[in-house]
Amino acid sequence: MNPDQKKPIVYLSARQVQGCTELAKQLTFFGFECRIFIKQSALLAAMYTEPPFAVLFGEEGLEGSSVEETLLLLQKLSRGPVLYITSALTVVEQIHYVKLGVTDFIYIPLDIQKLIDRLDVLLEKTQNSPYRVLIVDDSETMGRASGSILTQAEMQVQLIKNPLDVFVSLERFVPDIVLMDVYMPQCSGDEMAKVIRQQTRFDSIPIVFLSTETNRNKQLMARSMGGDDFWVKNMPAEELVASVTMTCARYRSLRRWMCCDSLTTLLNHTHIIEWLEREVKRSQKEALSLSFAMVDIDHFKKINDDYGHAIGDKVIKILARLLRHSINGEGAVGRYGGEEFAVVFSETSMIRAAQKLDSWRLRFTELIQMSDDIQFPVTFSAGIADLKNGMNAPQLIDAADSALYQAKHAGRNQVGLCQG
Ligand SMILES: Nc1nc2c(ncn2[C@@H]2O[C@H](COP(=O)(O)OP(=O)(O)OP(=O)(O)O)[C@@H](O)[C@H]2O)c(=O)[nH]1
Repeated sequence: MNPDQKKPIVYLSARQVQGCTELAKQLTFFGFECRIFIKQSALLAAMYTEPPFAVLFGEEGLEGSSVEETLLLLQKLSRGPVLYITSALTVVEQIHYVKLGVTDFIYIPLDIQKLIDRLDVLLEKTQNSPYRVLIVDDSETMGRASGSILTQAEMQVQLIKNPLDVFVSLERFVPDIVLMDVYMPQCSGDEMAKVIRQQTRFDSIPIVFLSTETNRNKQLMARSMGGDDFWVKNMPAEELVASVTMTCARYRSLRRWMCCDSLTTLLNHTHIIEWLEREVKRSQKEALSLSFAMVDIDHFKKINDDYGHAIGDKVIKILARLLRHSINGEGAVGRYGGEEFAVVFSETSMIRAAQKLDSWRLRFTELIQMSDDIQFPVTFSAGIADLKNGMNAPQLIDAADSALYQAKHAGRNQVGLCQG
């Protein structure tokens, strides 16, 4: 999440504040902003002035109105999902509520993690950033023609005329797709594709040739050099938009699988280390502070032993989500392995990083962890180190790991700072 990005607002509507406040507190911990409504009039007025991302609606309805009446009004006013918190319902009852505009059913007893997961899925659908298209074409007219079609389809487009500038754009613009002309004076598109494909970090960016070339053999030759497809230039606008959209969506989804851990959707071990290595280089070049933390759930083996592996997984997911939302775009979080996480604090001193991490630690202790109806506490320990002159990424990881070891040794549920 970008630091300027506003927190998604969730409205909680119920007949009584009790019960809502704890749910609101839990949702707040997970990065949502909550407003509680008891009266229908207040809820409906707020829908006009500050439309929420989602509405959570309790089965007992609101003061001064029936459930059906409020749902019908919400259906007219709400642009986002309406989640109905309810006891078990028959299929006929579910259809009744779906007709009234309910988009999701959340069953009592409330499983907060399931609710958060559901909200995350719904949120992701609304937050997909526009596709980024890099067009490489020596003809400004041709490049602009494709660019304007894609811009009108709300994509972000960068046009470069000289293929030799492509690496700067790959680094800075970070495109979802490269549309490459074939015949250019500086080098051909297929030659450039071959050079790009030498660098594995750009492997997941599709390169598509846009050309008037119709000779199948020449097309195949170009693709064998590292291009992913060959599209004809001047194809109808709607076909270009559809082709780019489908290709970008597919590669985004593949990239997620390649870079992210499947349980937590955080960066996986390889990619968080790659991120750290990039940040170490940048911080040294630009003389910036950089801190790195290792975070490890305390006595996790006992959680697995007492409540089962599935509950252990759930605790890992809860901490993952808390870390992801807390870093708030000011660094990166990855799953280092098992119940261990790595946090990169960009442009942050060790003291500032430790303050942040300690506040996350306190928040984590307040989250309700549940197995069936049993609530149990979970804590984590962390170790932080900062980048010193001449240090490399493995040395920074070792320093944070030693600080984590100290924190565990000193009694756990604390943040240890690297000494020296
Ligand atoms: N549920 C679940 N358990 C995992 C996963 N990965 C690793 N574990 C378990 O995590 C436990 C880690 O235990 P230990 O390394 O002994 O540490 P601990 O019990 O957390 O104790 P301290 O770190 O010393 O506080 C092991 O029992 C692993 O089997 C996972 O993805 N899911």
